Amino acid sequence: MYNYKHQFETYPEEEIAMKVSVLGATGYAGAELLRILYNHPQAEVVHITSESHTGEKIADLYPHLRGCYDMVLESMKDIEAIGKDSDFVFIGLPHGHAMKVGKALEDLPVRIIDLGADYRFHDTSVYEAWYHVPHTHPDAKRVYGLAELYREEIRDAKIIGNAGCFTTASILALAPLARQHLIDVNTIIVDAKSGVSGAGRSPKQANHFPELYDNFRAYNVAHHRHTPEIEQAVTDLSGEATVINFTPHLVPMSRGILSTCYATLKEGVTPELVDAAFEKAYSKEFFIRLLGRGGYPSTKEVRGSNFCDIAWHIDERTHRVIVLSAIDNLVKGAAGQAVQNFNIACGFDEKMGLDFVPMYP
Ligand SMILES: NC(=O)C1=CN([C@@H]2O[C@H](COP(=O)(O)OP(=O)(O)OC[C@H]3O[C@@H](n4cnc5c(N)ncnc54)[C@H](OP(=O)(O)O)[C@@H]3O)[C@@H](O)[C@H]2O)C=CC1
Ligand SMILES: CC(=O)N[C@@H](CCC(=O)OP(=O)(O)O)C(=O)O
Repeated sequence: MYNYKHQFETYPEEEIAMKVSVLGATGYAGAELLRILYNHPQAEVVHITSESHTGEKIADLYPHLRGCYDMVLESMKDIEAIGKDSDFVFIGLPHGHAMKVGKALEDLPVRIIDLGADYRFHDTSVYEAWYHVPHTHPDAKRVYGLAELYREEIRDAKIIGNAGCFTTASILALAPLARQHLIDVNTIIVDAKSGVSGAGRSPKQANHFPELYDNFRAYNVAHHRHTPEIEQAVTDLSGEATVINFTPHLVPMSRGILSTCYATLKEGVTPELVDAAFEKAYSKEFFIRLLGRGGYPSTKEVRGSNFCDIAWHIDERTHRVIVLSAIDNLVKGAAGQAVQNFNIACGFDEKMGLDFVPMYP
């Protein structure tokens, strides 16, 4: 297994601290992890897996990785061997698979960062109700992997359930208001739009170019699986049981999420109190860029980066706050956040391997 990274003097092998493996490296999230990990000075990718493309080179499936990775995809059938060989295993598999991996690796010192939903819920009965599969590892020691809000818990976690893409954008938008009790949490409406890479690499009719391009539609209204994830975080932050409306939309672009979140302000809450809540929550957060009251974040301004851009507006007629947040679904919404969590869990600088400027235009 030869990782091209080691041919460069700046990354001598003996200085690389953590051996990492990527399960589901042929997915969009897995491939994005490889892109980011390539520039991470303390991570060496030792195993990459695929069941459909075992034995093939990752760069043949993702030519943008040519010259960066010469690695061959392995099966994850011998997951224990992969676990023994790794300090961290990143999982980019469809939901339902990570819990089997987590169980199999339970007694090994390896730590797990799952990009899917299996380890995101405090209460696995919520997972079972929304994902319609039994949870086979309900007693796992796990934490919710939204770095800015659960940093302390992430530091020592064995299993990190990386936050979802719509949820990252939406929870970061709502968190300062929920934590400071400035909004009635049961009036929250989240209206979010995603680029199509959020649906993964497998072709589907709705994502076929003639049906997607020049089109714009909502889906899974009132029953999208990210609804309980947002509710869980808002409940954690506000201390109040929360039920929300969440409506996702598919937009004909490859990457990016824009989440528009509405909530009624509590009586007496002024625009200045809202401004202060965002400043207090995020002024020291490198990956959160506050555009301030009246700002307009856009997906292109965060594309390819781990930034979450946030702005808010107050409608004085309705006494509602409208928060806008933009992320790249594959970076802050998946692989970038996973590496941010990895950095926290390793005690590295949180920006390590992630300190890059968005691609523009
Ligand atoms: N795309 C996104 O924006 C985001 C994705 N995620 C999460 O990341 C995970 C991966 O998503 P994404 O990369 O988009 O999905 P893709 O559909 O692009 O990739 C899925 C990956 O899972 C593997 N896989 C599929 N079915 C099986 C199976 N039965 N057994 C073993 N491996 C399987 C595929 O490998 P192969 O077919 O080669 O064997 C492939 O590597 C999901 O849990 C998703 O929810 C999270 C946040 C954002
Ligand atoms: C555009 C699109 O289809 N998006 C996916 C969400 C992205 C994803 O993979 O889900 P997680 O973030 O929970 O892992 C969906 O709506 O199901």
